[in-house]
Amino acid sequence: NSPPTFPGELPIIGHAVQMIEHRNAITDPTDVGIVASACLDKAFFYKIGKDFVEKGLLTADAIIWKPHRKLINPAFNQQILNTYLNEMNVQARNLVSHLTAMAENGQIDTYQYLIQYVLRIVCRTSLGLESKDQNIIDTNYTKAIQEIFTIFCYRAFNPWLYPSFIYKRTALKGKEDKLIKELNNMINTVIQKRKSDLKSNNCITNNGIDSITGRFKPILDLLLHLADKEQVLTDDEIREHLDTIVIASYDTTSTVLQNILLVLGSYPEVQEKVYKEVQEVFQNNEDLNIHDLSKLVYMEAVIKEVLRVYDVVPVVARKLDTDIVLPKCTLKAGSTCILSLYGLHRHSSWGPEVNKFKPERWLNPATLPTNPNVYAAFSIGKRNCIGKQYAMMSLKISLAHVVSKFRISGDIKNIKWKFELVLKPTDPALIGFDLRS
Ligand code: HEM
Repeated sequence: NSPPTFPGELPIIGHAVQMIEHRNAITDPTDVGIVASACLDKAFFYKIGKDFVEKGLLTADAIIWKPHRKLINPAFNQQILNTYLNEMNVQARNLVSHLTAMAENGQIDTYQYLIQYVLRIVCRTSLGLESKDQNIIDTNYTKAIQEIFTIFCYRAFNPWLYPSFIYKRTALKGKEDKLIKELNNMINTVIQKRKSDLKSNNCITNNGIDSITGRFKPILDLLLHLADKEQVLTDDEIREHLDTIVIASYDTTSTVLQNILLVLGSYPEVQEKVYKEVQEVFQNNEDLNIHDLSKLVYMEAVIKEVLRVYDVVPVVARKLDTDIVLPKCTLKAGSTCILSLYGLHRHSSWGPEVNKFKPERWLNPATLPTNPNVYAAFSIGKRNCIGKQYAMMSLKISLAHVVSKFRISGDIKNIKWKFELVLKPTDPALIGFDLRS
């Protein structure tokens, strides 16, 4: 009746970690469903980023997370997301222009550029940054956020750095502190400026649109409104939520976008189907409107299948406060449980072609597994991804613009993967963009 333990511990270090906390790994959809809904606290290693974002949704303890998730949910409702459509179209057109210039000399490594592209969208829609702030996003902010994320990854995979009394004596902690100060200064300046703009302009929100500028209201405005009218969020909490949204979105979305481009390059027949659908939806328009998004049925199937086969978040982990009784074993209170999303995506209920990239499976619900928990690209249960619809919308708009302009080439089949909290290619993944006539 013992639960399966997480494989791959290193000699000595692995046992040292086991002495701190016992870890289990589950891949069965029923088990994962039970743990995801019964245990809302995250595992100890999520605390690695606590000096930066302790109370952000991704890492907060359940007691803080519950009321905050309820407060922030409305910022991600469809009506608000619809107001971002124009900005996403504008940025996607910019992406096409940049790719046109960059791709003249053959296949390119798009990764860094896609990160910058995704950060621009998320900085505009969540922080309200505008084109005059472009330089700050493209240089200082992108650099600092990537550096701090690299430090968190390094610490996550080097357990001897977990104890704070050791970590705070390292040069790495010194670097982390410096970056946190830099990032906090940038975001605090944005928050204070927006606060005073809102006060002096006395802006009124109408369906998420700013009454003065006619532009969408960024997530920051909703958080400031909650702080002002309902007195529920401090400036520090607002900053931590904004930082979390940026951290949770940029590496995931840019890696997924890169994976989809590589898949389209590897399966020309899939690319042609996406292209045909996009042509029908665009007609002669320059941009997509909100109704167009729901017409991109085949593209949505491709995105979902890429997220299934090429998992970007292969595992999530929870802390167990009480014993959890599963059908075949009991997980002990105090242990850590790894929920393998990668394992779910390879569960036998996907059928004999589970390992095959097959977007068509999403077009006929009868061919999909009956247990909805086997698809968990955005995790499952109450602590799932708050930005799921945002991500789907931004991916669809980006792809529609890119696919309609270019014939894409690439090869995902020979990519080797590394796990840096997000699963991504080990070496630069080259992608070609040939302008369609
Ligand atoms: C395709 C892109 C994305 C994927 C695959 C993805 C996946 C996930 C997963 C698996 C989790 C659960 C993490 C865990 O429990 O450890 C999560 C949480 C989260 N994601 Fe995403 N995400 C994506 C894009 C985004 C975007 C665009 C945003 C915001 C604009 C976002 C914001 C968040 C936040 C705030 C959480 C924490 C939610 C909570 O605990 O309440 N994500 N995401």
